[in-house]
Amino acid sequence: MEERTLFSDTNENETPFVKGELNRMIFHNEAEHFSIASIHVIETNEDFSEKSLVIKGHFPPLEDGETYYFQGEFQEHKKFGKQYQVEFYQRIMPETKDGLIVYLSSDLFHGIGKKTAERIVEELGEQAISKILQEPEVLDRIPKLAKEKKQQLIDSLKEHQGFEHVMIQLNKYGFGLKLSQKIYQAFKDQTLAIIEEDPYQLVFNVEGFGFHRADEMAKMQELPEDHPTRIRAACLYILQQSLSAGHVYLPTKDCLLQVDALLNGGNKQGITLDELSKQIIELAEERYVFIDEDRVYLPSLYHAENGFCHQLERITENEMEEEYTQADLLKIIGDIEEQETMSYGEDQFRAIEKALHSQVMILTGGPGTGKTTVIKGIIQAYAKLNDISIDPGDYEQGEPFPFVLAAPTGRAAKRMTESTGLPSSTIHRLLGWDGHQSFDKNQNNHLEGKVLIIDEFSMVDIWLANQLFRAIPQDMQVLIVGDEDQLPSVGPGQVLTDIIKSEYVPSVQLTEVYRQKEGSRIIQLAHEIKNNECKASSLRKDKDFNFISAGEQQIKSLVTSIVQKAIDKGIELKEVQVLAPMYRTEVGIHKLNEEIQKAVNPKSKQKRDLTYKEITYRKGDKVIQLVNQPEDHVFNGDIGEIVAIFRAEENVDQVEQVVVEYDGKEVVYPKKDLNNIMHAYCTSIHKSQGSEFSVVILPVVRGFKRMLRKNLLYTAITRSKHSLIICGDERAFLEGVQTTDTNLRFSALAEKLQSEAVPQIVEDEEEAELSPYDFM
Ligand SMILES: Nc1ncnc2c1ncn2[C@@H]1O[C@H](COP(=O)(O)OP(=O)(O)OP(=O)(O)O)[C@@H](O)[C@H]1O
Repeated sequence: MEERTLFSDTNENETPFVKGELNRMIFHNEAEHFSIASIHVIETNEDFSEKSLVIKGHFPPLEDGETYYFQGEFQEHKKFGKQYQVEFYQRIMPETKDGLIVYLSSDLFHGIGKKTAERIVEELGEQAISKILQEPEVLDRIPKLAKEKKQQLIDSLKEHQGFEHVMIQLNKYGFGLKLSQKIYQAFKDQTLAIIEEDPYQLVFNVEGFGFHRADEMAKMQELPEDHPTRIRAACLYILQQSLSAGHVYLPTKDCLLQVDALLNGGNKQGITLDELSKQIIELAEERYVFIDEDRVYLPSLYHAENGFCHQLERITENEMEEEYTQADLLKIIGDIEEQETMSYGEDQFRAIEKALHSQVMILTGGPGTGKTTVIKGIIQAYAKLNDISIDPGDYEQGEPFPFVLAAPTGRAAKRMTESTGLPSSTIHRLLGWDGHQSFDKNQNNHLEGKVLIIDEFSMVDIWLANQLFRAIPQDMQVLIVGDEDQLPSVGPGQVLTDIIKSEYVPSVQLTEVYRQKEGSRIIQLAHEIKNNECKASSLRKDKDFNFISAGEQQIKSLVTSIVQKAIDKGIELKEVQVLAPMYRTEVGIHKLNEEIQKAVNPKSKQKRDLTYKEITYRKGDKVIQLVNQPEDHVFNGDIGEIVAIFRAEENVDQVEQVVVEYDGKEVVYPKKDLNNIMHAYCTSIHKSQGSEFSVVILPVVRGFKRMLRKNLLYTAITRSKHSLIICGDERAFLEGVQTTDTNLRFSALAEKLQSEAVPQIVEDEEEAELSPYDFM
């Protein structure tokens, strides 16, 4: 469908139209160029008086804060009601003055809110930017503009000089401010020339720029369909897409066939496979991809996989100094058992012994098998054998503490601290991540300490594994702890499974369940699922477990009433967690959040609220952070509570704000950043990885069927410490736990570790190819 830019002189009143702004994208299929979105209706001459409208049709993802004009017709959808089928769409170009206000109040100009931007444009007019640059004193005429803000504004305007011109041109192609900024950052003053000559460069150089968009631009430019950069961009795009399925590479043949399908779409007369292969090879020669045997990699993943193999080899090559005698070991472990008044199981003893003798070891096991007990045993035994203290207080400032504990998420790190009594941190913090591409700890600046223990390793993807291992000094012993039956990492790879499979380092699996002895049905159920032994009788009621059969229509009220009951019993809201596998069904995460909020934190005169994109945030709401925000020390998956809401006139930034408290630290979100959080009464099972809660409530209905897999349900139920309530359809649950995830991930790690020659890396090259990695 054609997109044109609309200037404000368009005569819109003749034909029926709807003008609106994005509430949220509901669906977008890049290949089909098909979207469904919910919009906030600003104006329409159709017979429609509601504020929100669901539109669908062939248009690109709509951008936040931009206004669009649509023509089409209303349709009645059987299930979802009234919808607008879009036939034609346009982005409305702001008038110059409005555009200038949007530009000045954008993220480029720190501390300039909308009101200040309006004042500047009101006072200085459309030529405001050139006036300020020529004579900065004109800013003295703007009321309420602090001196340091003035200087900041002048500096930023100088820095971004030229961008406003590019931005207005890019608007022609329908790009919003954010995307324009990204494009401009990649090409600077070459931006417009590059876009006109070869729009496919955007796929190569602008993160997240899809192939289809570039293709549409190329059509406008009338570039031929077999243009070499079109083929190369298609290949890169296919590889980038494969990341979301967790692949580290694609087999060459798969890659070729997918590129063929994308470009030729079944047309046998299209570009030949020979031509496609030739371009992929050229892409490899230019190092935009790497071909290794019959695999095609994106550079960052090729270097991460090879780098990790190399680092693991480097560390395991170390000749360990300490060799403890069997007699010493027996005595010391005996002392610990006496001190703790317990005796280790056979596997546990073997795990402690092996860990002490191994440079790198893997410890696996389901819940309650004693992983934490063994970790504590290893720490105590190491300390006794080497005559060192495990009290951090005994170490001078600057003297490294020998035990370094880390986990992929903040909550998992916190749990490690609670169970061991020792300091622990997230892997990112341990490595001194700067929030962008660099890590303070790396191959040139190693971690300090003697023993590194990393828990929840199943969550670590190949990028992070490589970053972590390059920072480990050769004489540091490493204990990798995890449960391979849980969901794999969100990012690419299956590092834990692959290392175990390769047998490159020793691993000990704990199988005996100890907590079961305390009568936990949750733990038994977990092990029955793990061993494929879960049956209807496994779901019988017990003191910490209940399966409540319910139809799909009852789920929302049932789940809500269980949450309410738990709270009434005095359990803290943050310890009661509803987990669901899908966001957008009638009983999905969004709907459950709405319903639970109504019950546990309802509208009230005493509590302020703020609505953003159809969602009402209220003081007292439980919320979850959705992205990493290292500058505020808050990370993807952190759960907090809204403690205040400020109106625009109440703060210096002059924007509405929501303040969320995460474990004692407060983070302020201006309204436009509320995309970074969502309600957390119910969260996805994926987001709950690495966390535990007192009470877990898990709705399982037929409608979730395509998501219900053994590893997903296993991950969900093992999040609960004291009570697990599953509600819904028993058959759906039992079928789910019997369904193994068949979505194999392409990863060559195990094979590379098993091969004679572990890949070598060129350090400089690796440095140059680090991924712009946002850790999802
Ligand atoms: N050898 C043992 N003898 C008696 N009790 C044990 C033994 N090993 C572990 N336990 C007990 O079993 C329970 C579970 O152990 P632990 O917390 O170490 O397991 P875990 O694998 O870390 O479990 P999770 O992953 O669920 O936290 C604890 O209460 C622990 O004290």
